[in-house]
Amino acid sequence: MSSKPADTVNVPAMLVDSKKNVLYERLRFFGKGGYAVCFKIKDTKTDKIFAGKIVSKSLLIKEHNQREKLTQEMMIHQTLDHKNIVKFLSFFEDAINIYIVLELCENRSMMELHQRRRVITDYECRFYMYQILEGVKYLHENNIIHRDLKLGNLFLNDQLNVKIGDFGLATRIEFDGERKKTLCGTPNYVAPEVLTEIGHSFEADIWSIGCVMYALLVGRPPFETKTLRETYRKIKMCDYKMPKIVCPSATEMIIAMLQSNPQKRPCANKLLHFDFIKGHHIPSFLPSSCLTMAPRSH
Ligand SMILES: COc1cc(C(=O)NC2CCN(C)CC2)ccc1Nc1cc2c(cn1)c(C)nn2-c1cc(Cl)cc(CCC(N)=O)c1
Repeated sequence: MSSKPADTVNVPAMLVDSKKNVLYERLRFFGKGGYAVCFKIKDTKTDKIFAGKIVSKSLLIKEHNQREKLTQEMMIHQTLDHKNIVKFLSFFEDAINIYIVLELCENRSMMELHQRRRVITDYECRFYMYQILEGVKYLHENNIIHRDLKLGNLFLNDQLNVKIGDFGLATRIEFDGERKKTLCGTPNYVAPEVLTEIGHSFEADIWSIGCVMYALLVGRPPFETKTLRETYRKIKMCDYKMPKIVCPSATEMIIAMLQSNPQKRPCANKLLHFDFIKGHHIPSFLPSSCLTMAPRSH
């Protein structure tokens, strides 16, 4: 068990939002992410269930810009309202922690789906990619770059609908053409222009979605190697292989997203009109058996 900061968070059995006069019961532990831990929490008046993300204040004091980063994450997330974005319900604090009340996603994230299934069918990939692109289209229309789109941040609710979460590395583009120069954090599917710090914008998210789609159809990420250094070298060289098992329309879409030159990558809206999405029926529903086995062929 890594002695990550999150291990030192202690969470009371009852959480009091004194401003809104809401009392939550802390239920089972869901997991941890960076400086936060996550528990199932229940509003004791309505019996509604949420995901409670909790950060210890003592950590925020010690780590220099952690408090600013958490504030930025909450300021960005609470303004968002879309069916493919995790709902930010509220936040409150007590003497020891900051509590964020988030939409519960019963089927965890696409990382767990990926670990269970390895490779999914084109039919399922269409269902997920459509929702991811709708969510990213909404973020970009609202001048938000997520900057850490990866399987673990794509949460799945009970209907297997995708909910983009974890805005810990997100940022707002303040003016047309603004290029962000720095990113403090280590995104998983990081774009070449972020690594070389020449300036990045919405196109960095498109690169990440290309890595997500590749991982879902190939069974592993495009630039995965044994060391981070080697992975970063392959990203900068755009050095990846497209296996033949991937169908032509999916290959076309992945190659378009994994363009080294950010200007050459299509925007989310254009990707929604690619043949892989537009040229076929997009399922409106997937049975939860898809978490463990492929649906019968369509
Ligand atoms: C029923 O809903 C969930 C269940 C579980 C779960 O069963 N985790 C098990 C707990 C037992 N251990 C042994 C294995 C993992 C995990 C997550 C659930 N839902 C769930 C978790 C959620 C969210 C929505 N919904 C959101 C939003 N943020 N987070 C969030 C936040 C953090 Cl800081 C860490 C994690 C854990 C990493 C992960 N991807 O699961 C998640």
